[in-house]
Amino acid sequence: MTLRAEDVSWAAGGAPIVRGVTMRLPEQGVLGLVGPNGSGKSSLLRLLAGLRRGTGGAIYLEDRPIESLRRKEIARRLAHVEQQSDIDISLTAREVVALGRLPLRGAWNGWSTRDEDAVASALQRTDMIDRAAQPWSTLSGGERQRILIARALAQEPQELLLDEPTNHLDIRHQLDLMRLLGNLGTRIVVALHDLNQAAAFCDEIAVMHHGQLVKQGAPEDVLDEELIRKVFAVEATISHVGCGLRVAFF
Ligand SMILES: Nc1ncnc2c1ncn2[C@@H]1O[C@H](COP(=O)(O)OP(=O)(O)OP(=O)(O)O)[C@@H](O)[C@H]1O
Repeated sequence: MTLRAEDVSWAAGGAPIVRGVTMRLPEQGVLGLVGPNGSGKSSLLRLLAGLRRGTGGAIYLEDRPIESLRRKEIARRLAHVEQQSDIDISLTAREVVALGRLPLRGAWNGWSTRDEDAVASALQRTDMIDRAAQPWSTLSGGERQRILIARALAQEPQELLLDEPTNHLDIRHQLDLMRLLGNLGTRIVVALHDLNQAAAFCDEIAVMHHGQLVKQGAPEDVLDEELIRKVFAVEATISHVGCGLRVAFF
């Protein structure tokens, strides 16, 4: 078992935000975290990334409580791409991606061919190689998003946590990204709003509602009309298309 949440809770200003979540990541593949606005997806991702200390329960990375690990130890294993980034520096796109290599380098090690290759590959896979020399501050919202994903890929993590990574992306780059995630061979947790994308690209789906994890499993076992009505307060019909699911809302 690698990264897992055991009965983890987190409260802010006396209000419970994440409530008793026990979650395991699939051994390999993509776990889609879905739920309405404010259901606790980002908060849970921050807990899983060790950025927040829970008010109850624990997060374990390789059976060690994440709070007992140093930041660099966590970063050697796990990358986290948040919804917003406050990078406000005069770096190029490529230099931002290269920051992903920092946790992997010893104090006395210089920049290596391996670092160079990892950065180039990350830029390639996010379709950002042509923008590598452009200043970060001049990139569009979608390009910045892809650079942050590239920085996480350059980190070569075993666990990758992504908070609504498709947010600013056009449809082609959304689909490219979801396919890329499926092919990485890394354990991934990705918060998504699009239930059809979650059903099409995720090996498992976990549904958050009012801070609780209400269901986790294969998309066809999790998504049904009753759950969608209860959690998202909308009417939907589910049809089976080929070997996948399609959710239509009305
Ligand atoms: N530091 C904080 N202090 C007070 N309330 C907070 C704090 N962080 C989050 N919350 C509240 O906790 C709830 C869950 O927030 P969170 O960002 O985890 O939800 P989410 O499921 O990711 O939502 P969205 O889909 O809108 O991104 C929200 O109601 C939010 O306002």
